[in-house]
Amino acid sequence: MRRPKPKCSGARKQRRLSEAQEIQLLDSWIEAGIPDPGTNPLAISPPPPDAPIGRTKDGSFSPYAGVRFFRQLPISQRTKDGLAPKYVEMSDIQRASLPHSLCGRDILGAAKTGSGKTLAFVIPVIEKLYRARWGPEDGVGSIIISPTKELAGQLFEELKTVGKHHSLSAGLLIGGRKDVDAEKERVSSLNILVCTPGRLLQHMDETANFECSQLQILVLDEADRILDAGFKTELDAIISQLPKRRQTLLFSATQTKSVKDLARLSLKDPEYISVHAESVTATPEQLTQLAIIVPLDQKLNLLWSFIKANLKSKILVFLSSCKQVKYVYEVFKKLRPGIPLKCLHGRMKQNVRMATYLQFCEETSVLFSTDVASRGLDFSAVDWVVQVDCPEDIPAYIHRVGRTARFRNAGKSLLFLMPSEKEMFTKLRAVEPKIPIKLKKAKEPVSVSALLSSLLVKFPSMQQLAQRAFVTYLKSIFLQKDKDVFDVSKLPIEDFAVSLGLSVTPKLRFLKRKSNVHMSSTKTTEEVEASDDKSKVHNINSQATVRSDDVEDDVLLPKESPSFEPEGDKAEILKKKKLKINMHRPLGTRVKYDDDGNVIPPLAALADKETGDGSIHLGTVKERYEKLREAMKVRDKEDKLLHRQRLRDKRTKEKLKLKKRKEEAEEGDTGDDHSDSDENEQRNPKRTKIYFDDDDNDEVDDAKAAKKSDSVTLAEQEALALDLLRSMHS
Ligand SMILES: Nc1ncnc2c1ncn2[C@@H]1O[C@H](COP(=O)(O)OP(=O)(O)OP(=O)(O)O)[C@@H](O)[C@H]1O
Repeated sequence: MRRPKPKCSGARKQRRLSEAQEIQLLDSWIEAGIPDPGTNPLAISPPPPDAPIGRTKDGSFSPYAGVRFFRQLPISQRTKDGLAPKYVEMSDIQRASLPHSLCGRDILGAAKTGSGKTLAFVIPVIEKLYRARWGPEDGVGSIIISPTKELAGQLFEELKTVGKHHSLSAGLLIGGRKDVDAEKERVSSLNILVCTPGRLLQHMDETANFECSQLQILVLDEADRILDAGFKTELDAIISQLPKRRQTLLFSATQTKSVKDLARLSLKDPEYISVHAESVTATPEQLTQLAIIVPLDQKLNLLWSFIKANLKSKILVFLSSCKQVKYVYEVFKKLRPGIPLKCLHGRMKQNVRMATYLQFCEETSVLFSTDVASRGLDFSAVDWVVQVDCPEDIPAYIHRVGRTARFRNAGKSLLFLMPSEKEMFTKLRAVEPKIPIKLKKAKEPVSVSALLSSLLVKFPSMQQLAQRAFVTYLKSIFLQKDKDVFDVSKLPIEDFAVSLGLSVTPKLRFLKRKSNVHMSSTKTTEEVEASDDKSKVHNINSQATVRSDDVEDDVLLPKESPSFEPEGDKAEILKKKKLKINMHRPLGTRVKYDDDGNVIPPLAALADKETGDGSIHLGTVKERYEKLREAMKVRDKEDKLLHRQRLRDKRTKEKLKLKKRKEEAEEGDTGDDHSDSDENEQRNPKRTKIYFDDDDNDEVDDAKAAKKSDSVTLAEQEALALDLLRSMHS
C-alpha cells in the first residue's frame, strides 16, 4: 500500500500541505452532511450524476447520503484512484452503509452473499486512518478479523487494491508457525492488520511490544460466525485487550442481532443496516436453486453423472468432512471424468490451500471442498454449487450457495437431500425472507460403485480412505444438532459402504456407545461428544482383544492398545509387592539370617574369621566398608547407564508416538474446518518440547543423585557401625 516516495523534500512538503487541506475539506464535508441516525440512504433520491461534488460555489457541501457513485462520496482522492476503474457505482450495501460509517458510526450490516460487503468496510478503514493522518509510529490503527485464512487473504488483496495510493502499511496475519517470528518483528509497526482470530491472539500473547491501545476501527467480517461458540474464547480474549473507544463494523450475509453478542463488543448505538431485509428472497435473485432427493448409497453415482453432464462448467462441491473430500477427490481423479479436479479442506497446508483457491478462480474445474470454502470466498464465475452433504442449518445453506450468483451474475445450485433429510427442504421453504428452492426429480444415475470397488482392490491405500470417509460421514450425521433432519438410524449403512466400493462394512462403535449411555436425541453436539468420550473409556477396557478387521479402531479410538489393562498371569506379575518399613524399630536392631535361615547377631559378618573368637577388629571393618564402597560405586555406574538408556528409549518412543499422531492428524479428521483449529495446532509444539530435554541434564541429575547417595548413605552406615562398635567395646 506504499505510494512511491516523492523525489525531493519540497515535493513532500507540498504533498503534506495538500493532504492536510484535503483532510480538512473531507472533515467539513462529512460534518455538513451527516445523516440522522437511523436514516436509510437508499430511501433518499440520488442527485443527478453531473451535480457538483464536494464544496459548491456557494460554499456549502454536496450531500453524500443517497448518492450512487463512489466519486460523490467524501473520500480521499487516493481512495477514489484505488477504486477506479473497476468500481464506479456502489452496490446497495455500500450505498446504505458508507454514509454512516464514514462519519464514525458503529455498523451492523447484513446483505446477501456477493453483494459487495467487503468494500463497505475496507473504504471506511482506509479513510478513518487517512483522515487521522496515521503513520508508522502510531502502530495498529485498524484490525479486520475474518474466520478463515482464505477469506482473510482475499480481504487483504481487496485492501491492497483500494489502498494502493495510500502510505498506510498493512499486514496479513494468518500463516503457519514458521512465519510467526518474522511477523513478530514487524507487526507492531503495521497500521492495518487483516487476520484470523487465532493468529491475532497469538501475537497478543507472545509478541513483545505488541499493543492495540490506539486502535481506531475494528471490523468483523462474517460477524455471526466469529461471534458464535466456535470462536468465543478467542474473541473474548481479543476484545478484552482492545480499547473500548473505537469504531466497530460488523458485516455478514446472515447477521446476528443478539443483544448479548453486541454487548460483548460494546457497540455504541449501532446503525442496523439490512439492505435486503425487505427483499422477497434471502439469497441472490439471479440464483436458481434446486433440490433433489437421493438415497445415501446413490449420492456418488449421482455426483459422478452430474459432473459428466457438466464438463464445461465450473462446479463447487460441498461435502461434510475432510475425509469425504479426500476420498471423493482421489477416486474421481482415478476415474478421469474429463475435467480438472481439485480439493480444498482445512487439513491442507496453507500455501496449497491458497494455490488451490487461486487456481479454481482461474480454471473451469470441479472443486471438492468442506465448509472452509462456504463463507465469503469470491471465486469468480462459479456455474454450479452442489451440496452433496446437507448443510447443518439454513445460514450454512445460504453461505454455500452464495459462492455462485455473485454481484449481479447468474448461478445455479443443487442440494442433495436423502429421504430422511426431507425436513430440511420444508425448513428452507418456510424461512422468511424466502429461499426459492425447487424440488427436481433425479434421472437414473450411472453407477460407479463397481468401478470404485475395483479401484479399492488395486490401490489398498484407497481402502483406508474409503473406510475413513464412511465412518466420519456417519459420525458427522450422528453429531448434528438438528435431529429432525439428521438421523443416522434411518440410513442404509451397508448399502452406503458398498456404494463407496467397500466389501466389508466398517464397524461403528459410536452407535453402540449411544445405546449404552442412553443418549437423548435432544442433546447438543458437545454433550454427545462428552458422553462419547466417557463411554470410550468404558469401551477400551472391554476390548482387550482387538480384531484386525475392526476398521473403526483406526479412526475413532486411540491407537495405543489398552496396555493398562493386562490379561491373566501378566496382571499377577505386574502386581508389585509393597515393602513395609517399620519406622519405630530402634537403630541397630535389624535381625540378620545366615544362609540356612538361622538368626545371627547383627555384626557377626564383621567378626574376625581368622581368630575365630567372634571379636571384631577396626581394621577388618574398615576394609570391609572399603570393599562395599567400591562395589556400590560399580553398581551405581551400572544403574546410571541403565537409567540413561531407559530415558533414551522412553524419549524415542515418545517421539515415534508424536510423529505417528501427527501423521494421523494430517491424514485428516472430521470436517471441523474453521481455520483457527490450525492455529491451535500451531501451539502444540510448545508442549512437545518437554520430550526433548538433552542428555547432559540427565547426567548432571544422575551425578547429583549418586553423590547424594554416596555421601549420605555410606557415611551414615559407617557412623552407625562405629557407634555400635564403640558401644560394644565400652
Ligand atoms: N460496487 C461494485 N462494483 C462492481 N463490483 C463490485 C462492487 N462491489 C463489489 N463488487 C464485486 O462483487 C464481488 C462480491 O463482493 P464481496 O466479496 O465483497 O461480496 P460479499 O457481500 O462480501 O459476499 P459474501 O457474503 O459471500 O462474503 C467481488 O468480486 C467484488 O469485486
